[in-house]
Amino acid sequence: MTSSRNLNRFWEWGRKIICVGRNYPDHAKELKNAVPTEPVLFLKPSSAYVTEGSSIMVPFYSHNLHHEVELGVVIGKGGTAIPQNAAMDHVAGYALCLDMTARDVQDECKTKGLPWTLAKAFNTSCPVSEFIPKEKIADPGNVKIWLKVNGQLRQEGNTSQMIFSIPFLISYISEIITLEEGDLILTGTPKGVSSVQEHDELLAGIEGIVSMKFRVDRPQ
Ligand SMILES: O=C(O)/C=C/C(=O)CC(=O)C(=O)O
Ligand SMILES: [Mg+2]
Repeated sequence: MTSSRNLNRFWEWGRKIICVGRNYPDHAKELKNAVPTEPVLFLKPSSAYVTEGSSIMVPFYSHNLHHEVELGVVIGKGGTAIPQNAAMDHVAGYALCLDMTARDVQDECKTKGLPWTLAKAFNTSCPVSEFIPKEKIADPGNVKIWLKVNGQLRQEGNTSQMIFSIPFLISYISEIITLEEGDLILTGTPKGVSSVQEHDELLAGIEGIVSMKFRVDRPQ
């Protein structure tokens, strides 16, 4: 059966955003976390999406909002317990994503043993680029992602540094959470995360493929 909805606007589907944390050893180390032996997972709601032309809003309860640039994988065919060797058949394409994180709130949640929802799942916490069809990225396990704040390079990494590969993540996640068409998987961030302020301009890209620009604002 063909879908009536357009995957080019996957953010309008209201599907799950599944995030992988600590998937780059250099980022795990910069936040003084152990390098994981199993994927660390958390979720964002679809209300977290924001696309170019709209601003990233600093949550009113945070004073330390961080950028995390990440490669996003857009699911084209759903499934449960997808074997690794079939995982890439379930990918429709990609998007460059930011996992905006209220780091002060996350630190507090970690200290208190509470979930990261307030730190990771607030409105506008998931800026995304245009949809990138699968054929445009020959090897998603070897692309350079980068992010600048006000013209200054803050993050630069290669997806080859990921601890858990995209096929492994699709297989691992789908055993626990059934994947559906239109879902997005954020695959983790490389080192260099840092604070952003109201009026900052964030420019991020996948080398040779896409770039996107967002402004940071604070609710009045
Ligand atoms: O454990 C921490 O202090 C922070 C972890 C994250 O925010 C994980 C990510 O979202 C990531 O690595 O991309
Ligand atoms: Mg992240």
